[in-house]
Formats: sequence, structure tokens, C-alpha cells
Amino acid sequence: MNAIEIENLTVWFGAGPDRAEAVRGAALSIPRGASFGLVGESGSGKSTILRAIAGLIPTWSGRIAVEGDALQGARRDRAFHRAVQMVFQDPYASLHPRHTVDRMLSEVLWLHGFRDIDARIERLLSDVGLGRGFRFRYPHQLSGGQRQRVAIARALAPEPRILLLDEPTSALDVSVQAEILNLLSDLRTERGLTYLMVSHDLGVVGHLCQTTAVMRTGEIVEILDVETMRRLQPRHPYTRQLLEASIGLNLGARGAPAPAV
Ligand SMILES: Nc1ncnc2c1ncn2[C@@H]1O[C@H](COP(=O)(O)OP(=O)(O)OP(=O)(O)O)[C@@H](O)[C@H]1O
Repeated sequence: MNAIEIENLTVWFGAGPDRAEAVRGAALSIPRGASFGLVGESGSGKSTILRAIAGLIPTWSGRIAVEGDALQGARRDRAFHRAVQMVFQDPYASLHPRHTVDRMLSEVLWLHGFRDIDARIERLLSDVGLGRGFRFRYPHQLSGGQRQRVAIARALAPEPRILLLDEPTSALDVSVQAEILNLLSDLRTERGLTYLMVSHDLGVVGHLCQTTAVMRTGEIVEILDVETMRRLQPRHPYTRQLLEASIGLNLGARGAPAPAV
């Protein structure tokens, strides 16, 4: 059974003459334990797909199934939130400014029925590379990378099987982006997690994802595996353009890399 299956997904905003389709006819499937990337330029619909899965957008048609269960509208039950968690781009905005790390993690753990909260908080902090010293800090007492680690710990608290990652490193300094990507990669291996990650950066996706869907103006134009990406042999001209932009090369007609002029 696939972790996530999407068929003929159309997502729109507004109604009547104001209706605008942000995603049109998208299809993808992500096996359990796989890491799948969604790339494309700004406004191409990447986050909209993630948000529709998460239940943050009610206006969609088609089929979204998580672990075999078809989702309806924007209603998601407790079981969904236990299985699927989301990490947002901006840890500054996603953490409550007046809550300590301890409170943020305790609340999620309590909500999901865990009662050995003390031990779990210590384990979560250590799993994301933060020591006990961080437990009673407020977000403003943390660096951007540390905040994103807290956001990841909070997402892991319910012991999810699937993480939806919306540009998880793009708000961070370049120097900490790789640290967070490595952390995410290690966590996936250790916990057998499935990732669906949005990024505008092919380098980031190539680092973390085995398979990538390329989006342009609301449509998936190509789904390619990491090997095809590394060999610089995409089928679609738009993917070629993205690859060229990301590595600063001019790809020859058959995809052979030629030096940029
Ligand atoms: N709440 C909303 N109401 C109306 N239109 C929206 C809303 N959210 C997104 N859109 C529109 O949907 C389209 C896709 O947006 P989306 O955020 O999915 O793009 P994206 O590929 O994730 O881009 P970015 O990398 O900039 O986040 C855009 O044209 C955007 O303006």
C-alpha cells in the first residue's frame, strides 16, 4: 500500500468568475518509506498540494488517499494527525512566541495521549540534536536552525509515519541548511518515515528525495528519479531549464552537460 496516492487532483481558490485553479489534474504516488520531492517555480502549486493533503484547503476535487484511506474535503481526524505531520518553511512563524519548548512539546504529546511526557521530551530533543538545556527556552532564545529543530521535534512527537515538509530549509542561513537536511535524512532512515517535500531548490530535493515531480503553472510536467536528475537527462524541456539554472550549466541537446558560456 502506498503512503500517499493522488489522482486527478485539482485545487482552486475563489468561486464563480473569481475561481482560480492553483493545481490541475495532478497525479503521484509515494510508496511507504520513500522520499518524494515537489519542485517548481514560485506559484506553481507545490505548497497547495501539500496543504490540500493536510486539510488546510477545502476546495479540491480528485482523489487523495493516505495509507489507503481516501480523504474528504478539509476534515482530518485524530488518526490522520497522528500519522501525518507537517513542517513549515518558517520556524519563526510556526512556533508560539510565548511558549517554551517544553510547553510546545508537552501539549502535542498530551493531545496524542502520551503520558510519559518527561522522558519523551528528553528523547525528542536528543533525536533532533538539541540538549536538555534547550527545554525551557523560548523561541526568541534560539537560532533559526534550532527553531527548525524544535519544529521537527514537535512534528515527530505523535510518532507520525509521514512528514509533509514545506520548504523546510529555505528560511535558514545557507550554513545551517545542510545540517537540517542531514538531520531530516537521518531521521527518515532511523524511523522509516515517508517524506513529501516541497522546494524550489533542485539541489535540496536531489539531496533528500529519491523521486521528484516537477510542477509548472499548476501542472506536474514530469516525474523523475534522482538518478535521471543526476545524469542530467530529464525528458521535459522545463525540467532541463530548472536543472540548468540550478547547476549553472548549459545542457546539450541530449542532456550531456556542456560548460556554461
Ligand atoms: N489562499 C489562497 N487564496 C488564493 N490564491 C492562492 C491561495 N494560496 C495560494 N494561492 C495561489 O495558488 C497558486 C499556487 O500557490 P502555491 O503557494 O501552491 O505555489 P508554490 O509553488 O508553493 O510557490 P511558493 O514556492 O512561492 O510557495 C498561486 O498562484 C497562488 O497565488
